[in-house]
Amino acid sequence: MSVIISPEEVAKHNKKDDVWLIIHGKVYDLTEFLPDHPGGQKIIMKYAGKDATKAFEPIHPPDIIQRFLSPKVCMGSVDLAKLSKVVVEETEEDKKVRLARENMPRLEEMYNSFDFETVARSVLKSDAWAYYSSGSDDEITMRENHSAFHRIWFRPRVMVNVKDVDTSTTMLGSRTSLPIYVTATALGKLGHPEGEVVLTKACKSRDIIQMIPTLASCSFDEIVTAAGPDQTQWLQLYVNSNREVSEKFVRHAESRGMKGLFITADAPQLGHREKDMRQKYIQEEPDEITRNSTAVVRDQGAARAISQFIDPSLCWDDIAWFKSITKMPILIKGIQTAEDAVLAARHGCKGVVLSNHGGRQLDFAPSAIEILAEVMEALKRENLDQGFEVYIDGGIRRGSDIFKAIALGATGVGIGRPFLYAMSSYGVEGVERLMGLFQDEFEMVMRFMGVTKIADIKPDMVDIRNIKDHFVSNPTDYLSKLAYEKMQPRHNSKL
Ligand SMILES: Cc1cc2c(cc1C)[n+](S(=O)(=O)[O-])c1c(=O)[nH]c(=O)nc-1n2C[C@H](O)[C@H](O)[C@H](O)COP(=O)(O)O
Repeated sequence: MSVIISPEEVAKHNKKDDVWLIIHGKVYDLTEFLPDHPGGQKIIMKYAGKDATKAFEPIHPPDIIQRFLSPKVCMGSVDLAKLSKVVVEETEEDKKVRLARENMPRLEEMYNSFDFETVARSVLKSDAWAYYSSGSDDEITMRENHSAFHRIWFRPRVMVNVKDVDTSTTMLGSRTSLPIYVTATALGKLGHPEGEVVLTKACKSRDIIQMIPTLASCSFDEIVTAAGPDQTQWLQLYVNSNREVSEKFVRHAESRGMKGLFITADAPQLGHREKDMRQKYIQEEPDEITRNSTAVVRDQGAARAISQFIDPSLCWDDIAWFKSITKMPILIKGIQTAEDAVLAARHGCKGVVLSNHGGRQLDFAPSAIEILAEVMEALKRENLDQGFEVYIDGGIRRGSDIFKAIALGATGVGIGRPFLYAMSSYGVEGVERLMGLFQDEFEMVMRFMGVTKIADIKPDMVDIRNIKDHFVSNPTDYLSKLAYEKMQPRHNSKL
């Protein structure tokens, strides 16, 4: 029976040399851990002697304390009856977010993915918005991901009976209603208290495939358990430097019915996402940054803080080992050249995701849609295209974007931020509505293009002669400009 501790007793331990926190009803002595906390000391001291559950949940997988700290840090359980009476004052930001939520548009007024982005920007706390919306460095690739689609024009055919259009398809042998999937995006609870389970529920009702992220806020089992009996889910894997941890996770994922293993290859470390990093500095006192800068890398945002485990030594030789520990089809996520797509096929992978991680990794990496045609040509040249599935993600915001990708040879497309924004603003209903909008837009484009089923969508339906002309002036993308925002540093430094 664990010791019951009153909130008053916990409140006494609020010094740097004696710091206790309450998380999920448990009391933890984090005095020793304080200087090594990747997220810095200030955030822990902000909640010293108090209940830190609300701040802890979105950033940390639920079992992270048990996985990384000694059981000795747990002093017992807090007296919940007394805890509920502790009044937590509303901060300025809490008030701003609450008012934005109370005044946000009705769900029916959301007509496209950018509408959700605009609402999410107003209702998300600044650390969540920074984390979701940031790209790396100058965010050129992040913007290029969507604007590259503007350099592809349609060649519509008419006088075709398009009364009945079928948007369904098969991805890795699983039927699905639309050639899209919800791609892996970490830390779902930054945007919604239920986290990735919200996406699971919407995927279930709309018959869309979900890729479960390694860095989910919800536990893997929570997400899988929330799925329906025949709902298709895939696992996105960040390979752990401790390969036993990865092996255990992969075997468990297979036993829970995952239908695909997507190994992320474009993140040997997480990118330089300055909006996210600024959030970190805001929480740090300058002296702590200088004093401890050697102990823990300080210029990191949320994701970087919890992604130190990612193995930068991952290489093609590892594919044989992965094939020895699982029967799941293996795909490499984050392929950015035709040469690497050919290597993935040669190493026995089932497919690839052409992706630059939503522009969050290497700035000036090409957009996936731009390299798709050359990848398909290279695979065909080497006779490696049969039974090898190529997906793309990055900047897909319209049904027309989905059509262009399918026309150039993609089996399906991954969509990230739009579903995060829909989840953060309107929960399950929001994600379901956005899935419905993508379905309607895609179906409409099929009709206008004179095709009634996915198999009939061909490369000669698009004109990609300008695809490489990066500096051709794109039509101004007012919708995304409305949603896009350069994060203003909130502190008064001369940044
Ligand atoms: C927006 C976003 C993307 C992340 C993502 C988190 C966010 C908030 N995270 S990250 O923290 O490590 O960068 C992941 C991740 O866990 N694993 C991964 O493979 N890709 C991650 N991605 C990349 C994602 O899977 C897609 O490649 C990208 O989102 C597609 O671009 P759009 O957002 O424009 O659709």
